[in-house]
Amino acid sequence: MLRYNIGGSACGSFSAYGKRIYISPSLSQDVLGLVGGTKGSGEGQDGHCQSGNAKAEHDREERVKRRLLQLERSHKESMQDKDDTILNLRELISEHERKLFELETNTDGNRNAQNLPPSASYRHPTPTQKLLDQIEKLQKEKEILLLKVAEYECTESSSDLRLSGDFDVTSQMGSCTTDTEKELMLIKRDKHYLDREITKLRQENKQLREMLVKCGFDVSLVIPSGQLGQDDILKSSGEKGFGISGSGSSPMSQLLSSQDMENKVNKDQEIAILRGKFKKLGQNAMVVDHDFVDVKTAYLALKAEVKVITGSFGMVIAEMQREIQLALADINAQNKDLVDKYLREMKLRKKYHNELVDLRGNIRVLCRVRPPIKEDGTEEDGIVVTLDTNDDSLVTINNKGRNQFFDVDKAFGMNSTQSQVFEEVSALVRSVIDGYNVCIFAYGQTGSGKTFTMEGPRSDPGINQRALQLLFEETRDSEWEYEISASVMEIYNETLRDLLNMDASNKLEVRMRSEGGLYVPGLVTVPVSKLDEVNKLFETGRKNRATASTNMNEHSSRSHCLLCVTVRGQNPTTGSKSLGRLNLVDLAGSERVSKSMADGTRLKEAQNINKSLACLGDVIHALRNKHGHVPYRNSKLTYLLQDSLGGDSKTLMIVQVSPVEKNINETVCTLTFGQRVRNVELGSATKNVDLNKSLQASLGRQLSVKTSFSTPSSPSATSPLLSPSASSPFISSLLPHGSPLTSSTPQLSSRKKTPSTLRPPALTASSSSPQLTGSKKVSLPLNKQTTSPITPQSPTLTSKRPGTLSSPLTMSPNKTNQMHRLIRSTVAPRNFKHERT
Ligand SMILES: Nc1ncnc2c1ncn2[C@@H]1O[C@H](COP(=O)(O)OP(=O)(O)OP(=O)(O)O)[C@@H](O)[C@H]1O
Repeated sequence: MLRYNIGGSACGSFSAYGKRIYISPSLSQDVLGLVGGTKGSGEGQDGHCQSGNAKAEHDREERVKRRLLQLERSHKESMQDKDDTILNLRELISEHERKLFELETNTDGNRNAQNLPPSASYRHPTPTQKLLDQIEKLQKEKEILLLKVAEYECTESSSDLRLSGDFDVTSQMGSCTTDTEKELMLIKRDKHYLDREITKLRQENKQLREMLVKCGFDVSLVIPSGQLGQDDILKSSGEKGFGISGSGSSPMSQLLSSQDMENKVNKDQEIAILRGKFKKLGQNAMVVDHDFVDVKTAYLALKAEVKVITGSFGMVIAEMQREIQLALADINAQNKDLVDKYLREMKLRKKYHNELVDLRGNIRVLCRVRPPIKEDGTEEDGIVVTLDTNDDSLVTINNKGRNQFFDVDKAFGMNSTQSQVFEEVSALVRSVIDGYNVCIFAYGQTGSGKTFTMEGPRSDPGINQRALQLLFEETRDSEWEYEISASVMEIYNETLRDLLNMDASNKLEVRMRSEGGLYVPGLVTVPVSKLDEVNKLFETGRKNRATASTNMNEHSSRSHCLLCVTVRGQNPTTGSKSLGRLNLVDLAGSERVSKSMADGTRLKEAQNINKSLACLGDVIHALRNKHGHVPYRNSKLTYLLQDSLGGDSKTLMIVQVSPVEKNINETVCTLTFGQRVRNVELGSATKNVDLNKSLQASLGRQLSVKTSFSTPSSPSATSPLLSPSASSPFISSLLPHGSPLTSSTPQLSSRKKTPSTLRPPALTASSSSPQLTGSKKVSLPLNKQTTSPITPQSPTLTSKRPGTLSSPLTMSPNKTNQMHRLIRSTVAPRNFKHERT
């Protein structure tokens, strides 16, 4: 049988001599196409070649198929013939036996006399019996052989099935080789099998001949002399001596000889067929061998091609990688450029924002995230507050998987140092020397690091000590003469206490002067000129401050602490004076009583702290929404901070937050409060500088020339601001006795609650002036007694604050410039800066 599907998907197969040989599709394609064609010689040509080869191959296979079918048929026939022959032989032999018996009976009369049954003679193994036994044995062997052939066919077909399948080019080639090798092996096995068959048949034949010889047949009659060996003839003539050899003239021998002849012819035919088969198989094996070599060559060529392609792919890939790297480098450079531009823009934006903050008088808000502490527990991955590395004004809180963003003016991370934080506020501190009022306060939940940032440990001091040190350094070598003094107080359970004088009888009260301004009678104010004195002062304050250990903080501040620093300057040459005040406030931390488990005294403290912080929130809310009434008086804290929160002050708040998840609610509240505070507009702060009279007169004269003034009304007229001017009894109480700036000194502008008509005329450079943008307004209060043409009735230059009554101030640019140059050269202290921080 031959089954071959050219170009089809089924695997080709042919069966030879009862065994099926499969050719895998890949092999069939390779044998019929690839081997015959030249790879890469073009589709059409290749296809044509392949189809030509396939046709030839097909024809050849068809021929093989036909021949094999013939072979198979003839084999079957020969087997059938063989069986028939054996049957005939048996019959012949039994006939012969019978005749032999009869002959024996005739010859031996005793046998009849003894009346022995003929079968008795069969009891003894006679040669005929042996012959029959052998024939039977051969028959059995043949059956076993046929069974084995059938088994073999089964194994063949299952292994063929395994061989079918699709592979890639390389594996196809590999499988082609394997298939071809397998086929070759099968063919060889077939050949071997056929060889054995032929040998067996020969043996059978020989045995049959021997049997015939033994039975007394003339072998030469049935076997051509050419095929009969000399031994056979000798044997046949020598054995038994039946004497039927020779001419075979007896009728039985004639009958046998015709049958034998027929058998012999059949056998010969069979052998010839088998020989033909064998030859054909040999030829097939050669063809397959040849094909195998071709396939192997093609396979090797393809392998080499694949290698070349892989190599060229490698080169292409390397080239592409290089190009990608170049593109990436290009993109990175562009990105860097963009990031640089972005950072530049951010800087610029910040600068403009700061200017806007100055113009609006917004409270600036910084944020500091403290590192985790032991009170936070051991939550390793509980850090929820992160900062943006590219934008230092963004705080992100991961609130249960959702990010919340908060804008601040600048954020400091967990690793920020005290000096980095101070660096950010140092410009503000410096402006105190220029006569500004500055308030820096730390806000946040208990244990969030307020005291650390404001006070700090002795080894790494915070803003308080660094601010005083900076003031000392900045004022030391100035042409101006400065006096710096400090007082420290706390608000504990809504009671104001002097931390430098803990005399129980010394009860402090905040008082309001009739003309406006707050003061604290009896508060100790200590002049300081060097760091040692400051440290002593802080030590006393620290010792006297109310602290206690709570669940949230081992050394929790139970009070709001205020360090008030006053800087008074005087220019000995011009007689000009300045007064700046720096309020450094370490607020007590808000706390959830449920968390801090406070009770008794601690509970009372917590309630008072929370109440005053709530009042602070109300004040911020009112200021932010520009309410007519701001509830400063609801707590001692807001009453004292009135000046800083709603007055003529540069105010900065540091919101302190804990980084860990367990404090997330407090952190969100703190940052939300910080955002609200950030939106409060206080208006531009003004300097408190007092020019001497002659200078005022000179300035007045210059300004009077062809100048018409507008009078910006001041919010101070309606706002109960606490001015740090010497006119404020509160401030005067901070000053050492006999200070040139006494409460009776009307030179420093007290713009609070003073009707504009009664207010001493103040000279204010408009912020619209090109030289003085942002907070470059200078308030120059003039003495009432001055002969300046700027009288109370005349238009007054004063701080331009939102909501003030104003009349347009017009001044020729030249005059304005002249005036500002004059102000800067004569009035401005050494550190006068046009930019705020
Ligand atoms: N930036 C920081 N670096 C190192 N440790 C810090 C930092 N900030 C705070 N801490 C530590 O955290 C703890 C709590 O800080 P601190 O006492 O300043 O908090 P607080 O906000 O003032 O608390 P309270 O309101 O209860 O007084 C202290 O042990 C302090 O040393």
